[in-house]
Amino acid sequence: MLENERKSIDEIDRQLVALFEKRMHVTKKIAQVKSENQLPIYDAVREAAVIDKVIQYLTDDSLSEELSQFYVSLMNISKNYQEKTSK
Ligand SMILES: C=C(O[C@@H]1C=C(C(=O)O)C=C[C@H]1O)C(=O)O
Repeated sequence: MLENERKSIDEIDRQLVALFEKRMHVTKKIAQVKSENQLPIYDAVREAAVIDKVIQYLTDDSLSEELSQFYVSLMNISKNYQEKTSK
């Protein structure tokens, strides 16, 4: 019944995981540069700019609230990972 949709989700998840890994690895590099330059991990201005930008990438504007929530969570995970990997 849901086989085709679940297959689509599985393939999308495979791509998301690859992109998540890539993004987190860049985050780790950024944490190293910040640590070397005594900069704080949290950058509120950058986070607001990221959300503004990704919302513009949407083709379905009805998803802007959900995308914004997704990015707030993603950037929280990213900051926690930066804290963890820059110790
Ligand atoms: C990755 C960074 O560090 C933090 C995490 C961000 C993110 O995950 O996009 C953005 C801003 C910072 O709060 C950065 O400064 O670019």
